[in-house]
Amino acid sequence: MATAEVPVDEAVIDQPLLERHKKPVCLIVLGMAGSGKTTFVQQLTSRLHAKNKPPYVINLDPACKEVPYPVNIDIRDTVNYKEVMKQYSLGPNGGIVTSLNLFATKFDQLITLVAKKSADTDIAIFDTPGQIEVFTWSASGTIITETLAALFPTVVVYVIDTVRSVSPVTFMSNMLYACSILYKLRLPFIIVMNKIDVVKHDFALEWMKDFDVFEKAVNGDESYHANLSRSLSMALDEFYQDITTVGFSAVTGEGFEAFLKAVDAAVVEYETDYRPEHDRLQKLQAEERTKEQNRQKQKFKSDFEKDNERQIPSSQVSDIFLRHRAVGGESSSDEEGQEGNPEDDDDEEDGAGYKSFHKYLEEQKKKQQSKPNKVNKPSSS
Ligand SMILES: Nc1nc2c(ncn2[C@@H]2O[C@H](COP(=O)(O)OP(=O)(O)OP(=O)(O)O)[C@@H](O)[C@H]2O)c(=O)[nH]1
Repeated sequence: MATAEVPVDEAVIDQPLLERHKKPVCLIVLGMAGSGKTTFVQQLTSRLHAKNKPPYVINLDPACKEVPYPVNIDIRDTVNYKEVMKQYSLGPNGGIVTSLNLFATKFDQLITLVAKKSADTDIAIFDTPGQIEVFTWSASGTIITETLAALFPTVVVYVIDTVRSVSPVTFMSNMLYACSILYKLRLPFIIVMNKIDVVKHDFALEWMKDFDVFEKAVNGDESYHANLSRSLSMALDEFYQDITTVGFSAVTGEGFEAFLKAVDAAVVEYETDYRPEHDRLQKLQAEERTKEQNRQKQKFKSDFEKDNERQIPSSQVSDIFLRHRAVGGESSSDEEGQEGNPEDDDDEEDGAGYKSFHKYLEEQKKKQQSKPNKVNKPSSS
C-alpha cells in the first residue's frame, strides 16, 4: 500500500492562512490587580474618541463588576462567570480560567469582528483580568495572544503601579514579572508606569539606566531580598536597555501622546523583528507537524504490512491450534489434575491431537460448575 508523502513546503503553503491586516494594532493590556488597567483603558478610549479615532474595545475580564468605558465586545455577554463557578464547582481563579477557555473557543468570531473594523479602526484594546497569571500562563491566554499576533500587529502593554514601586524590592518584583511575560509572549512590549500624578516615575527610569543608583537605593538594607535585588538588577540590564517605558496617569491622561508614539514604534518593531520571527516559528511548527504526520503514515504503513505478513489463512487456524495441543499433550500426563491449565486435560481425543477450542472451553466451564465452592462452604467444625 503506497502512502503519499506530503512535501513539507507544500504543507506549509497549504496551511489555511487568514488574511493579514496592517491594522488595527491590538494592544493587550496586562498588569497586576489594582495597577490601573481599567482606568488606563478608560482614559485611552476617551482620548482616542476625542481625537476622532474611536478604538475597538474588548473586555476579557469575566469577573469585573462594571466596565467604565464603551465596550464593543464583553466576555460577560458570552460567559456567565458566576454560573461557570457554580456548574464546575470552581473557586474565583478557576472560574476566570474556565470562562476564558470557553471564550477562547469563540475567538475566531471575535477575530472576524475585529478584522471587519480594520478599515476604520486604528487601535483595538484588550482589557484583561487582574489575576495576571490567569491570562499570561493559561492555554486560552496563549491562544488569544498567538492568534492576534498572527493576524494583526500586536503589542503588550504592561501597566505598573508606580506608587507601589518606589520600594526597590517591589520594583524588582514587577520588573521580573514584566521580563517573564516578555519572554513568554515574545511580542513588542511597552511598560506603562501608571499613576504619575501621584509619584513621578523618574526614580524608576534612573534605576533602570544606572545600576549604581539602584544600588544606592538598596544601600543599608542587607536583607536577603535586597541582596537578591542587587544581583537581579545587573542581570536585567539587557532587558532594561531594550524596553520602552512610558510615564502615564490614567486619571489625568498625562503621557497619552508619548504612549501613542511608543505604540507606533512598537508596530515598526513588530513588522521588522517580531513578525518575521513569528512567521519563522510558525513555519517551523508547520514543518514539524507535517514531518510528524508523514512519520505516523510511514509507521502505519509498515505496521499494516507486518500484520499482513503475520496474517494466517483461516484454513490453517485449526492446524496451529493442533500444534499447540500436541505440545501440551506431551507434558499433560505429568500435570494431570491441575486445574485451569489447558494442557492438564486428559482428553482421549489428544490421541488424534485435536479438540476444538470451543469444546475445550465448554468442558472447562462444566468442570468449574461441578466443583464444590470451597470459599463459601461453611466449616463443619
Ligand atoms: N491617582 C491615580 N489613581 C489611579 C490611576 N489609575 C488608576 N487609579 C486608581 O487605582 C485603583 C485601581 O484602578 P483599576 O483601574 O481598577 O485597576 P485594575 O488594574 O483594572 O484593577 P483590577 O481590575 O483589579 O485588575 C482605582 O482606585 C483607580 O481610581 C492613576 O493614574 N492615578
